[in-house]
Order: sequence, then C-alpha cells, then structure tokens
Amino acid sequence: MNIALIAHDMKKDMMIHFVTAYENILKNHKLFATGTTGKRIMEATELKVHRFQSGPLGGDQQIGAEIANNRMDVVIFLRDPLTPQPHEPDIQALIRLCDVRMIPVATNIATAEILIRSLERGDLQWRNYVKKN
Ligand SMILES: O=C(CO)COP(=O)(O)O
Repeated sequence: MNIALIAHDMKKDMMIHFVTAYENILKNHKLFATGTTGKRIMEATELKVHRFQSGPLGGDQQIGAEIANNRMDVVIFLRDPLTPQPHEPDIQALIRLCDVRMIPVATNIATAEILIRSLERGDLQWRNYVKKN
C-alpha cells in the first residue's frame, strides 16, 4: 500500500514516536511524505520515504495530486489545529481529495493508531480492487 505521512511542526515529534512504534508494519509499505516530515522520519528510523516538497512549498498539493490519481491508499496527516498555517488552502484541498477518492485519512494520532492496526489486519485490501478497476 502507498502511505502518505505528514505532520505539522508541533506534531512532528508525535509522528516520530508513531513511525518508530509501527516501523515493523510501515517497512512493508511504500512511504511518501512532505519534505521535512520525511527527512525527520528517515533520520529517526530505517524507513525509506519518498519525499515531496515541504508542505508550505507545495508538498500538500503534490500528495493531493497522487490522491487525485488514486495512487495513495492511506493518509496519516497529524495536523496542528491550534496554529494558523500559511498554506491552509492546500491542507483543506488535500483532505477534500481524500473524501472525493474515499481514501482512509487520519488527522490525529488516535485515528492514526486505529488505521495502522486496520492496515496490519488487512482491512484495507479493498483498495487493491479499487485501484485495479
Ligand atoms: O506543512 C506540512 C503539511 O501541511 C508539512 O510539511 P513539512 O513536512 O515539510 O514540514
């Protein structure tokens, strides 16, 4: 499965804890991330991550394009709801596209935990059928 990992600055440490805790699951998938999130993940783990631009420089839009092309299967986006972001429209667009394409998306750590365990259990296998057809 193709998994997008994105975290705002205030949530980056939490993302590192998450990917470290679930490295054994994540290593079996293709990982994508916005620039700084991807850099942090690769520094902290053995995981290989395809990095797009940093979020404020267009990374959210690049991941959005992957979603629009139905190439992203899971999105874990640890958003910071308490800090204004200069690229808020890009963030909204990315999340909107998840709803358009019915892509499982977690925007906080509690849902991210549920999603990763679902992935491990095989609950998201339907994505393979959707992509084929
Ligand atoms: O801003 C982001 C998502 O909206 C994240 O971007 P970085 O991973 O480059 O910090």
